[in-house]
Amino acid sequence: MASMVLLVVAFAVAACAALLLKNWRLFRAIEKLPGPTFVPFLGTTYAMAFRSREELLHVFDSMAEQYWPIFRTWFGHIPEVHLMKAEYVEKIMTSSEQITKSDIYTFLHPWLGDGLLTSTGSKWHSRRKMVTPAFHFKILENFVDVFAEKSQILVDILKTKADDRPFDFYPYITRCTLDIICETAMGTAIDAQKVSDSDYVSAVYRSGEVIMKRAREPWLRSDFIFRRSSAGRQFYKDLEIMHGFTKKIIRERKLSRQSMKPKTMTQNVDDFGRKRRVAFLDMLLEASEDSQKLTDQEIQEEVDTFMFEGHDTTSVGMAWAMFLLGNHPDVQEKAYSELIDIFGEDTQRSPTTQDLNNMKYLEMVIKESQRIYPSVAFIGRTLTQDVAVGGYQLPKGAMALLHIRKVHQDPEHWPDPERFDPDRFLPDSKQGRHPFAYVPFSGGPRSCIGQRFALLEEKAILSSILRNYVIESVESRENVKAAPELILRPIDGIKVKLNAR
Ligand code: HEM
Repeated sequence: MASMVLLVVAFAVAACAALLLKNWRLFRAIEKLPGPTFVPFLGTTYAMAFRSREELLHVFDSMAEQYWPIFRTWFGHIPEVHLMKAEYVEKIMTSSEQITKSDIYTFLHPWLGDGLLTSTGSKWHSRRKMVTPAFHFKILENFVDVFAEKSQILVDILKTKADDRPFDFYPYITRCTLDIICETAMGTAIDAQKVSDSDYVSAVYRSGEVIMKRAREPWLRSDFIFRRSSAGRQFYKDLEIMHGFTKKIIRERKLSRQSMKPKTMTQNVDDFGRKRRVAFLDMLLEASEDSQKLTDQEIQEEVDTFMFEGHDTTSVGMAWAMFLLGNHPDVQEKAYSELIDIFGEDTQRSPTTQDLNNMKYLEMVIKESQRIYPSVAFIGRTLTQDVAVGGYQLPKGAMALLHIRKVHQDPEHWPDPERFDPDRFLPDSKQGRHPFAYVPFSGGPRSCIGQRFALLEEKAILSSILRNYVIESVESRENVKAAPELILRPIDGIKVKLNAR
Protein backbone atom coordinates (compact mmCIF):
# COMPACT_ATOMS: atom_id res chain seq x y z
CA MET A 1 0.00 0.00 0.00
CA ALA A 2 2.79 2.42 1.03
CA SER A 3 4.61 1.80 -2.24
CA MET A 4 1.38 2.50 -4.13
CA VAL A 5 0.98 5.85 -2.37
CA LEU A 6 4.65 6.63 -3.07
CA LEU A 7 4.12 5.82 -6.73
CA VAL A 8 1.09 8.11 -6.96
CA VAL A 9 2.96 10.95 -5.22
CA ALA A 10 6.01 10.48 -7.47
CA PHE A 11 3.77 10.51 -10.52
CA ALA A 12 2.03 13.67 -9.31
CA VAL A 13 5.32 15.46 -8.64
CA ALA A 14 6.74 14.39 -12.02
CA ALA A 15 3.61 15.53 -13.87
CA CYS A 16 3.70 18.84 -12.05
CA ALA A 17 7.41 19.32 -12.84
CA ALA A 18 6.76 18.53 -16.51
CA LEU A 19 3.95 21.09 -16.62
CA LEU A 20 6.08 23.71 -14.94
CA LEU A 21 8.97 23.05 -17.28
CA LYS A 22 6.67 23.41 -20.26
CA ASN A 23 5.30 26.68 -18.91
CA TRP A 24 8.50 27.94 -17.32
CA ARG A 25 8.47 31.30 -19.10
CA LEU A 26 4.85 31.84 -18.10
CA PHE A 27 5.55 30.77 -14.53
CA ARG A 28 8.52 33.11 -14.11
CA ALA A 29 6.66 36.11 -15.52
CA ILE A 30 3.57 35.48 -13.40
CA GLU A 31 5.47 34.84 -10.17
CA LYS A 32 6.78 38.43 -10.31
CA LEU A 33 3.27 39.54 -9.38
CA PRO A 34 2.09 39.51 -5.78
CA GLY A 35 -0.51 36.96 -4.67
CA PRO A 36 -1.22 34.02 -2.36
CA THR A 37 1.40 31.25 -2.11
CA PHE A 38 1.53 28.85 -5.07
CA VAL A 39 1.12 25.17 -4.14
CA PRO A 40 2.11 22.60 -6.80
CA PHE A 41 -0.96 21.12 -8.52
CA LEU A 42 -3.44 23.12 -6.48
CA GLY A 43 -2.06 26.51 -7.41
CA THR A 44 -3.99 28.88 -5.15
CA THR A 45 -7.35 27.19 -5.47
CA TYR A 46 -7.15 26.21 -1.78
CA ALA A 47 -8.20 29.83 -1.05
CA MET A 48 -11.41 29.52 -3.10
CA ALA A 49 -12.49 25.87 -3.16
CA PHE A 50 -15.24 24.72 -0.80
CA ARG A 51 -16.20 28.30 0.02
CA SER A 52 -19.87 29.12 0.28
CA ARG A 53 -21.35 31.52 -2.27
CA GLU A 54 -21.48 34.15 0.42
CA GLU A 55 -17.86 33.75 1.48
CA LEU A 56 -16.57 34.07 -2.05
CA LEU A 57 -17.08 37.82 -2.29
CA HIS A 58 -15.25 38.27 1.03
CA VAL A 59 -12.34 36.14 -0.19
CA PHE A 60 -12.11 38.25 -3.34
CA ASP A 61 -12.36 41.44 -1.31
CA SER A 62 -9.71 40.50 1.21
CA MET A 63 -7.30 39.46 -1.57
CA ALA A 64 -8.05 42.73 -3.33
CA GLU A 65 -7.37 44.64 -0.12
CA GLN A 66 -4.07 42.87 0.39
CA TYR A 67 -2.73 43.01 -3.17
CA TRP A 68 -4.68 45.80 -4.90
CA PRO A 69 -4.54 46.86 -7.75
CA ILE A 70 -2.92 43.90 -9.52
CA PHE A 71 -2.17 40.36 -8.36
CA ARG A 72 -2.09 36.79 -9.52
CA THR A 73 -3.75 33.53 -8.53
CA TRP A 74 -3.30 30.03 -9.97
CA PHE A 75 -6.21 27.87 -11.03
CA GLY A 76 -4.20 24.66 -10.71
CA HIS A 77 -1.42 25.35 -13.23
CA ILE A 78 -3.34 28.10 -15.06
CA PRO A 79 -2.27 31.64 -14.09
CA GLU A 80 -4.92 34.30 -13.53
CA VAL A 81 -4.02 37.97 -13.32
CA HIS A 82 -6.51 40.19 -11.51
CA LEU A 83 -6.77 43.79 -12.72
CA MET A 84 -8.56 46.41 -10.64
CA LYS A 85 -7.65 49.82 -12.04
CA ALA A 86 -9.18 51.81 -14.88
CA GLU A 87 -5.84 52.17 -16.69
CA TYR A 88 -5.23 48.40 -16.49
CA VAL A 89 -8.61 47.21 -17.73
CA GLU A 90 -8.47 49.82 -20.49
CA LYS A 91 -5.37 48.12 -21.92
CA ILE A 92 -7.24 44.85 -22.38
CA MET A 93 -10.71 46.17 -23.21
CA THR A 94 -9.56 48.51 -25.98
CA SER A 95 -7.32 45.97 -27.68
CA SER A 96 -8.65 44.58 -30.95
CA GLU A 97 -6.39 41.54 -30.39
CA GLN A 98 -7.20 40.55 -26.80
CA ILE A 99 -10.77 39.52 -27.56
CA THR A 100 -10.60 35.84 -26.60
CA LYS A 101 -12.62 35.00 -23.51
CA SER A 102 -10.98 33.23 -20.56
CA ASP A 103 -11.21 29.54 -19.71
CA ILE A 104 -14.23 30.03 -17.43
CA TYR A 105 -16.33 30.71 -20.53
CA THR A 106 -15.66 27.18 -21.80
CA PHE A 107 -17.93 26.03 -18.96
CA LEU A 108 -20.66 28.08 -20.66
CA HIS A 109 -20.24 26.27 -23.98
CA PRO A 110 -22.63 23.36 -23.32
CA TRP A 111 -25.29 26.01 -22.69
CA LEU A 112 -24.50 28.99 -24.96
CA GLY A 113 -22.44 27.17 -27.59
CA ASP A 114 -20.11 29.38 -29.60
CA GLY A 115 -22.45 32.39 -29.60
CA LEU A 116 -21.69 36.10 -29.48
CA LEU A 117 -20.64 36.11 -25.81
CA THR A 118 -18.29 33.14 -25.96
CA SER A 119 -16.92 33.09 -29.53
CA THR A 120 -13.75 34.78 -30.75
CA GLY A 121 -11.83 35.66 -33.93
CA SER A 122 -13.56 35.87 -37.30
CA LYS A 123 -16.67 34.05 -36.07
CA TRP A 124 -17.22 36.66 -33.39
CA HIS A 125 -16.47 39.52 -35.86
CA SER A 126 -18.98 38.42 -38.47
CA ARG A 127 -21.66 37.58 -35.90
CA ARG A 128 -21.27 40.94 -34.15
CA LYS A 129 -21.59 42.70 -37.50
CA MET A 130 -24.69 40.71 -38.32
CA VAL A 131 -26.63 41.36 -35.08
CA THR A 132 -25.58 44.97 -34.40
CA PRO A 133 -28.40 46.49 -36.56
CA ALA A 134 -30.98 44.71 -34.36
CA PHE A 135 -29.92 47.02 -31.50
CA HIS A 136 -29.93 50.29 -33.45
CA PHE A 137 -31.63 53.06 -31.47
CA LYS A 138 -34.35 53.39 -34.11
CA ILE A 139 -35.26 49.73 -33.53
CA LEU A 140 -35.12 50.22 -29.76
CA GLU A 141 -37.70 52.98 -30.00
CA ASN A 142 -40.16 50.38 -31.24
CA PHE A 143 -39.61 48.40 -28.05
CA VAL A 144 -40.72 51.20 -25.73
CA ASP A 145 -44.38 50.09 -26.03
CA VAL A 146 -43.44 46.61 -24.83
CA PHE A 147 -41.37 48.02 -21.95
CA ALA A 148 -44.39 50.11 -20.94
CA GLU A 149 -46.94 47.31 -21.29
CA LYS A 150 -44.90 44.81 -19.27
CA SER A 151 -44.11 47.44 -16.62
CA GLN A 152 -47.83 48.10 -16.21
CA ILE A 153 -48.45 44.38 -15.71
CA LEU A 154 -45.73 44.35 -13.06
CA VAL A 155 -47.21 47.39 -11.30
CA ASP A 156 -50.63 45.69 -11.28
CA ILE A 157 -49.22 42.45 -9.89
CA LEU A 158 -47.35 44.37 -7.19
CA LYS A 159 -50.68 45.82 -5.95
CA THR A 160 -51.22 42.59 -4.02
CA LYS A 161 -47.85 43.16 -2.35
CA ALA A 162 -48.21 46.83 -1.47
CA ASP A 163 -49.22 46.27 2.14
CA ASP A 164 -46.10 47.29 4.04
CA ARG A 165 -45.09 43.67 4.47
CA PRO A 166 -41.69 42.42 3.26
CA PHE A 167 -41.45 40.25 0.17
CA ASP A 168 -38.75 39.25 -2.27
CA PHE A 169 -38.93 41.56 -5.27
CA TYR A 170 -36.31 39.71 -7.32
CA PRO A 171 -38.52 36.96 -8.87
CA TYR A 172 -41.09 39.57 -9.95
CA ILE A 173 -38.60 41.73 -11.82
CA THR A 174 -36.98 38.65 -13.35
CA ARG A 175 -40.25 37.44 -14.87
CA CYS A 176 -40.92 40.95 -16.17
CA THR A 177 -37.55 41.15 -17.99
CA LEU A 178 -38.04 37.63 -19.30
CA ASP A 179 -41.36 38.69 -20.84
CA ILE A 180 -39.69 41.73 -22.34
CA ILE A 181 -36.72 39.96 -23.94
CA CYS A 182 -39.02 37.27 -25.36
CA GLU A 183 -41.40 39.75 -26.92
CA THR A 184 -38.85 42.31 -28.15
CA ALA A 185 -35.94 40.18 -29.29
CA MET A 186 -37.71 36.91 -30.01
CA GLY A 187 -41.11 38.23 -31.15
CA THR A 188 -42.86 35.72 -28.87
CA ALA A 189 -45.17 36.44 -25.93
CA ILE A 190 -44.68 34.01 -23.06
CA ASP A 191 -46.56 35.82 -20.27
CA ALA A 192 -44.11 34.69 -17.61
CA GLN A 193 -45.46 37.35 -15.23
CA LYS A 194 -48.84 35.67 -15.18
CA VAL A 195 -47.49 32.31 -14.03
CA SER A 196 -45.94 32.11 -10.60
CA ASP A 197 -42.76 30.21 -11.33
CA SER A 198 -40.41 29.74 -14.24
CA ASP A 199 -38.39 26.53 -14.55
CA TYR A 200 -36.19 28.34 -17.06
CA VAL A 201 -35.30 31.07 -14.54
CA SER A 202 -34.54 28.55 -11.77
CA ALA A 203 -32.36 26.57 -14.18
CA VAL A 204 -30.46 29.75 -15.17
CA TYR A 205 -29.76 30.57 -11.48
CA ARG A 206 -28.57 27.05 -10.68
CA SER A 207 -26.39 26.90 -13.78
CA GLY A 208 -24.62 30.18 -12.93
CA GLU A 209 -23.86 28.75 -9.50
CA VAL A 210 -22.52 25.47 -10.90
CA ILE A 211 -20.36 27.20 -13.52
CA MET A 212 -18.69 29.22 -10.74
CA LYS A 213 -18.19 26.05 -8.73
CA ARG A 214 -16.37 24.58 -11.73
CA ALA A 215 -14.30 27.73 -11.93
CA ARG A 216 -13.14 27.28 -8.34
CA GLU A 217 -12.66 23.54 -8.08
CA PRO A 218 -10.08 22.32 -10.63
CA TRP A 219 -11.13 18.65 -10.39
CA LEU A 220 -14.53 19.60 -11.82
CA ARG A 221 -12.77 20.92 -14.89
CA SER A 222 -12.61 17.44 -16.38
CA ASP A 223 -15.85 16.72 -18.25
CA PHE A 224 -15.52 13.10 -17.22
CA ILE A 225 -15.56 13.94 -13.50
CA PHE A 226 -18.02 16.81 -13.84
CA ARG A 227 -20.66 14.70 -15.61
CA ARG A 228 -20.51 12.19 -12.76
CA SER A 229 -20.62 14.75 -9.94
CA SER A 230 -23.95 15.82 -8.41
CA ALA A 231 -23.32 19.38 -9.65
CA GLY A 232 -22.74 18.06 -13.18
CA ARG A 233 -25.85 15.87 -13.16
CA GLN A 234 -27.95 18.84 -12.06
CA PHE A 235 -26.31 21.04 -14.72
CA TYR A 236 -27.18 18.65 -17.56
CA LYS A 237 -30.76 18.40 -16.30
CA ASP A 238 -30.97 22.18 -16.25
CA LEU A 239 -29.48 22.34 -19.71
CA GLU A 240 -32.42 20.34 -21.00
CA ILE A 241 -34.83 22.80 -19.38
CA MET A 242 -33.01 25.86 -20.77
CA HIS A 243 -32.58 24.46 -24.28
CA GLY A 244 -36.14 23.12 -24.26
CA PHE A 245 -37.39 26.62 -23.47
CA THR A 246 -35.40 28.37 -26.21
CA LYS A 247 -36.12 25.63 -28.77
CA LYS A 248 -39.83 26.18 -28.17
CA ILE A 249 -39.39 29.92 -28.76
CA ILE A 250 -37.60 29.30 -32.07
CA ARG A 251 -40.19 26.73 -33.15
CA GLU A 252 -43.09 29.08 -32.40
CA ARG A 253 -41.49 31.98 -34.21
CA LYS A 254 -40.79 29.82 -37.26
CA LEU A 255 -44.43 28.74 -37.30
CA SER A 256 -45.76 32.27 -36.98
CA ARG A 257 -43.46 33.40 -39.81
CA GLN A 258 -44.83 30.64 -42.02
CA SER A 259 -48.37 31.82 -41.37
CA MET A 260 -47.48 35.44 -42.23
CA LYS A 261 -47.98 36.61 -45.79
CA PRO A 262 -44.62 37.53 -47.42
CA LYS A 263 -45.82 41.13 -47.80
CA THR A 264 -46.54 41.41 -44.06
CA MET A 265 -43.03 40.34 -43.21
CA THR A 266 -41.38 43.17 -45.09
CA GLN A 267 -43.77 46.03 -44.36
CA ASN A 268 -43.18 47.98 -41.17
CA VAL A 269 -46.81 48.04 -39.94
CA ASP A 270 -48.95 44.97 -39.30
CA ASP A 271 -52.50 44.33 -40.56
CA PHE A 272 -53.92 46.42 -37.70
CA GLY A 273 -51.68 49.39 -38.50
CA ARG A 274 -49.41 48.79 -35.50
CA LYS A 275 -45.65 49.28 -35.88
CA ARG A 276 -44.10 45.93 -36.73
CA ARG A 277 -41.04 45.09 -34.70
CA VAL A 278 -38.31 43.33 -36.62
CA ALA A 279 -37.35 40.94 -33.88
CA PHE A 280 -33.74 39.92 -33.48
CA LEU A 281 -34.82 36.32 -33.95
CA ASP A 282 -36.52 37.20 -37.27
CA MET A 283 -33.23 38.57 -38.46
CA LEU A 284 -31.45 35.34 -37.57
CA LEU A 285 -34.17 33.26 -39.23
CA GLU A 286 -34.04 35.41 -42.35
CA ALA A 287 -30.27 34.95 -42.51
CA SER A 288 -30.75 31.19 -42.33
CA GLU A 289 -33.58 31.10 -44.90
CA ASP A 290 -32.04 33.42 -47.49
CA SER A 291 -28.49 32.30 -47.82
CA GLN A 292 -27.88 29.56 -45.32
CA LYS A 293 -25.59 32.00 -43.45
CA LEU A 294 -26.67 30.45 -40.17
CA THR A 295 -27.40 26.86 -39.26
CA ASP A 296 -30.17 25.86 -36.82
CA GLN A 297 -27.49 25.16 -34.23
CA GLU A 298 -26.06 28.67 -34.67
CA ILE A 299 -29.49 30.24 -34.30
CA GLN A 300 -30.01 28.24 -31.14
CA GLU A 301 -26.74 29.45 -29.58
CA GLU A 302 -27.54 33.12 -30.27
CA VAL A 303 -31.05 32.75 -28.89
CA ASP A 304 -29.64 31.11 -25.74
CA THR A 305 -27.04 33.89 -25.43
CA PHE A 306 -29.49 36.77 -25.85
CA MET A 307 -32.15 35.17 -23.68
CA PHE A 308 -29.66 34.86 -20.84
CA GLU A 309 -27.74 38.15 -21.29
CA GLY A 310 -30.90 40.04 -22.16
CA HIS A 311 -32.87 39.32 -19.00
CA ASP A 312 -30.59 38.21 -16.16
CA THR A 313 -28.34 41.30 -16.28
CA THR A 314 -31.15 43.86 -16.31
CA SER A 315 -33.30 42.10 -13.71
CA VAL A 316 -30.47 41.92 -11.20
CA GLY A 317 -29.52 45.52 -12.06
CA MET A 318 -33.04 46.70 -11.22
CA ALA A 319 -33.20 44.53 -8.11
CA TRP A 320 -30.05 46.25 -6.79
CA ALA A 321 -31.38 49.68 -7.81
CA MET A 322 -34.59 48.99 -5.84
CA PHE A 323 -32.49 47.88 -2.89
CA LEU A 324 -30.51 51.14 -2.96
CA LEU A 325 -33.58 53.33 -3.52
CA GLY A 326 -35.25 51.58 -0.59
CA ASN A 327 -32.26 52.40 1.59
CA HIS A 328 -32.05 56.03 0.47
CA PRO A 329 -35.46 57.76 0.76
CA ASP A 330 -33.94 61.15 -0.13
CA VAL A 331 -32.73 59.85 -3.51
CA GLN A 332 -36.05 58.08 -4.04
CA GLU A 333 -38.00 61.30 -3.45
CA LYS A 334 -35.78 63.22 -5.85
CA ALA A 335 -36.34 60.57 -8.53
CA TYR A 336 -40.09 60.69 -7.83
CA SER A 337 -40.27 64.47 -8.11
CA GLU A 338 -38.57 64.28 -11.52
CA LEU A 339 -41.33 61.86 -12.56
CA ILE A 340 -43.99 64.25 -11.26
CA ASP A 341 -42.43 66.95 -13.46
CA ILE A 342 -42.72 64.64 -16.47
CA PHE A 343 -46.10 62.96 -15.87
CA GLY A 344 -47.85 65.08 -13.24
CA GLU A 345 -50.02 63.00 -10.88
CA ASP A 346 -51.13 60.76 -13.76
CA THR A 347 -49.93 57.26 -12.83
CA GLN A 348 -51.52 55.61 -15.87
CA ARG A 349 -49.92 57.34 -18.85
CA SER A 350 -47.36 55.10 -20.54
CA PRO A 351 -43.89 56.55 -21.01
CA THR A 352 -42.80 57.59 -24.51
CA THR A 353 -39.21 57.52 -25.76
CA GLN A 354 -39.08 61.27 -25.09
CA ASP A 355 -40.25 60.75 -21.48
CA LEU A 356 -37.55 58.14 -20.96
CA ASN A 357 -34.94 60.50 -22.37
CA ASN A 358 -36.14 63.18 -19.95
CA MET A 359 -35.51 60.97 -16.90
CA LYS A 360 -32.06 62.41 -16.26
CA TYR A 361 -31.98 61.88 -12.51
CA LEU A 362 -33.33 58.34 -12.73
CA GLU A 363 -30.59 57.62 -15.26
CA MET A 364 -28.00 58.81 -12.73
CA VAL A 365 -29.60 56.56 -10.08
CA ILE A 366 -29.36 53.56 -12.41
CA LYS A 367 -25.74 54.37 -13.25
CA GLU A 368 -24.76 54.77 -9.61
CA SER A 369 -26.48 51.46 -8.79
CA GLN A 370 -24.46 49.77 -11.54
CA ARG A 371 -21.33 51.35 -10.11
CA ILE A 372 -21.88 49.90 -6.64
CA TYR A 373 -23.50 46.62 -7.72
CA PRO A 374 -22.48 46.01 -11.34
CA SER A 375 -24.63 43.21 -12.77
CA VAL A 376 -21.46 41.70 -14.21
CA ALA A 377 -18.85 42.00 -11.46
CA PHE A 378 -15.92 40.71 -13.49
CA ILE A 379 -15.05 39.46 -16.95
CA GLY A 380 -12.22 37.27 -18.20
CA ARG A 381 -9.94 37.15 -21.23
CA THR A 382 -7.19 34.81 -22.32
CA LEU A 383 -4.16 36.87 -23.23
CA THR A 384 -3.30 36.05 -26.83
CA GLN A 385 -0.16 38.17 -26.77
CA ASP A 386 2.19 39.62 -24.13
CA VAL A 387 1.04 42.92 -22.68
CA ALA A 388 2.62 45.40 -20.24
CA VAL A 389 0.25 46.36 -17.42
CA GLY A 390 1.01 48.17 -14.17
CA GLY A 391 4.77 47.72 -14.54
CA TYR A 392 4.53 43.96 -15.19
CA GLN A 393 4.91 42.03 -18.43
CA LEU A 394 1.82 39.80 -18.57
CA PRO A 395 2.57 36.78 -20.72
CA LYS A 396 0.51 35.31 -23.53
CA GLY A 397 -1.49 32.33 -22.25
CA ALA A 398 -2.38 33.86 -18.88
CA MET A 399 -6.00 34.60 -17.99
CA ALA A 400 -6.83 38.23 -17.24
CA LEU A 401 -9.71 38.83 -14.82
CA LEU A 402 -11.04 42.36 -15.14
CA HIS A 403 -12.73 43.28 -11.87
CA ILE A 404 -15.41 45.78 -12.91
CA ARG A 405 -16.73 46.00 -9.35
CA LYS A 406 -13.30 46.83 -7.96
CA VAL A 407 -12.56 49.38 -10.70
CA HIS A 408 -15.78 51.08 -9.61
CA GLN A 409 -14.49 51.32 -6.04
CA ASP A 410 -11.16 52.97 -6.81
CA PRO A 411 -11.00 55.99 -4.46
CA GLU A 412 -8.80 57.83 -6.96
CA HIS A 413 -11.82 58.18 -9.25
CA TRP A 414 -14.64 57.64 -6.74
CA PRO A 415 -14.05 59.48 -3.45
CA ASP A 416 -15.80 57.71 -0.55
CA PRO A 417 -16.61 54.85 -2.93
CA GLU A 418 -19.15 53.07 -0.70
CA ARG A 419 -21.42 56.14 -0.59
CA PHE A 420 -24.49 55.90 -2.87
CA ASP A 421 -24.53 59.26 -4.64
CA PRO A 422 -26.18 59.58 -8.07
CA ASP A 423 -24.78 63.12 -8.37
CA ARG A 424 -21.44 61.56 -9.27
CA PHE A 425 -22.94 61.29 -12.75
CA LEU A 426 -23.81 64.97 -13.10
CA PRO A 427 -22.13 66.32 -16.25
CA ASP A 428 -19.76 68.50 -14.18
CA SER A 429 -18.73 65.69 -11.85
CA LYS A 430 -17.98 63.40 -14.80
CA GLN A 431 -15.53 65.89 -16.29
CA GLY A 432 -11.95 64.64 -16.22
CA ARG A 433 -12.83 61.18 -14.88
CA HIS A 434 -10.89 58.35 -16.50
CA PRO A 435 -13.09 56.90 -19.31
CA PHE A 436 -12.55 53.35 -18.01
CA ALA A 437 -13.26 54.19 -14.35
CA TYR A 438 -16.88 53.23 -15.07
CA VAL A 439 -17.34 50.11 -17.19
CA PRO A 440 -20.51 48.17 -16.21
CA PHE A 441 -20.97 47.24 -19.86
CA SER A 442 -17.26 46.53 -20.40
CA GLY A 443 -15.66 48.68 -23.11
CA GLY A 444 -13.97 48.50 -26.50
CA PRO A 445 -14.89 46.04 -29.25
CA ARG A 446 -16.40 43.42 -26.90
CA SER A 447 -18.56 45.82 -24.94
CA CYS A 448 -22.21 45.00 -24.29
CA ILE A 449 -24.36 45.12 -27.40
CA GLY A 450 -27.50 45.58 -25.30
CA GLN A 451 -26.51 48.59 -23.22
CA ARG A 452 -28.97 51.07 -24.73
CA PHE A 453 -31.72 48.46 -24.56
CA ALA A 454 -30.86 47.91 -20.88
CA LEU A 455 -30.96 51.58 -19.93
CA LEU A 456 -34.30 52.22 -21.66
CA GLU A 457 -35.84 49.09 -20.16
CA GLU A 458 -34.63 49.94 -16.64
CA LYS A 459 -35.95 53.49 -16.89
CA ALA A 460 -39.35 52.29 -18.12
CA ILE A 461 -39.79 49.72 -15.34
CA LEU A 462 -38.29 51.62 -12.42
CA SER A 463 -40.19 54.81 -13.28
CA SER A 464 -43.47 52.86 -13.35
CA ILE A 465 -42.76 51.40 -9.91
CA LEU A 466 -41.68 54.75 -8.46
CA ARG A 467 -44.77 56.52 -9.80
CA ASN A 468 -46.98 54.04 -7.97
CA TYR A 469 -45.17 52.91 -4.84
CA VAL A 470 -42.90 54.01 -2.03
CA ILE A 471 -40.07 51.51 -1.63
CA GLU A 472 -38.48 50.54 1.65
CA SER A 473 -35.61 48.07 1.89
CA VAL A 474 -35.59 45.44 4.59
CA GLU A 475 -31.89 44.66 4.46
CA SER A 476 -29.16 47.26 4.96
CA ARG A 477 -26.04 47.64 2.85
CA GLU A 478 -24.04 45.94 5.62
CA ASN A 479 -26.03 42.74 5.85
CA VAL A 480 -27.20 42.10 2.29
CA LYS A 481 -25.44 39.06 0.78
CA ALA A 482 -24.14 38.87 -2.79
CA ALA A 483 -22.53 36.08 -4.80
CA PRO A 484 -20.02 36.99 -7.53
CA GLU A 485 -21.27 34.52 -10.14
CA LEU A 486 -21.84 35.11 -13.87
CA ILE A 487 -24.09 37.81 -12.46
CA LEU A 488 -23.66 39.59 -9.11
CA ARG A 489 -26.55 37.74 -7.53
CA PRO A 490 -28.32 38.73 -4.26
CA ILE A 491 -28.14 35.43 -2.37
CA ASP A 492 -31.39 35.81 -0.43
CA GLY A 493 -33.19 37.90 -3.03
CA ILE A 494 -34.07 41.58 -2.49
CA LYS A 495 -36.58 42.04 0.29
CA VAL A 496 -38.59 45.24 0.17
CA LYS A 497 -41.81 46.72 1.55
CA LEU A 498 -44.07 48.62 -0.82
CA ASN A 499 -46.77 51.15 -0.08
CA ALA A 500 -49.10 52.76 -2.60
CA ARG A 501 -48.40 56.46 -3.28
C1 HEM B 1 -27.72 46.14 -16.98
C2 HEM B 1 -27.71 45.37 -18.04
C3 HEM B 1 -26.48 44.79 -18.68
C4 HEM B 1 -25.19 44.78 -18.23
C5 HEM B 1 -24.62 45.35 -16.95
C6 HEM B 1 -24.41 44.09 -19.23
C7 HEM B 1 -23.05 43.90 -19.17
C8 HEM B 1 -22.30 43.27 -20.13
C9 HEM B 1 -20.87 43.07 -20.06
C10 HEM B 1 -19.99 43.51 -18.91
C11 HEM B 1 -20.50 42.42 -21.18
C12 HEM B 1 -19.10 41.91 -21.51
C13 HEM B 1 -19.08 40.47 -21.07
C14 HEM B 1 -17.76 39.79 -21.21
O1 HEM B 1 -16.83 40.32 -21.81
O2 HEM B 1 -17.69 38.68 -20.71
C15 HEM B 1 -21.68 42.20 -21.97
C16 HEM B 1 -21.70 41.56 -23.18
C17 HEM B 1 -22.85 41.26 -23.86
N1 HEM B 1 -24.12 41.66 -23.55
FE1 HEM B 1 -24.68 42.77 -21.98
N2 HEM B 1 -25.24 43.69 -20.24
C18 HEM B 1 -26.51 44.12 -19.94
C19 HEM B 1 -27.64 43.94 -20.72
C20 HEM B 1 -27.68 43.28 -21.91
C21 HEM B 1 -28.86 43.13 -22.73
C22 HEM B 1 -30.22 43.72 -22.39
C23 HEM B 1 -28.49 42.37 -23.80
C24 HEM B 1 -29.31 41.91 -24.96
C25 HEM B 1 -30.50 42.34 -25.25
C26 HEM B 1 -27.08 42.07 -23.65
C27 HEM B 1 -26.35 41.30 -24.54
C28 HEM B 1 -24.98 41.12 -24.46
C29 HEM B 1 -24.22 40.34 -25.42
C30 HEM B 1 -24.78 39.55 -26.58
C31 HEM B 1 -22.88 40.43 -25.05
C32 HEM B 1 -21.68 39.84 -25.76
C33 HEM B 1 -21.16 40.90 -26.72
C34 HEM B 1 -19.91 40.50 -27.48
O3 HEM B 1 -19.06 39.81 -26.93
O4 HEM B 1 -19.80 40.94 -28.63
N3 HEM B 1 -26.63 42.64 -22.51
N4 HEM B 1 -22.77 42.74 -21.31
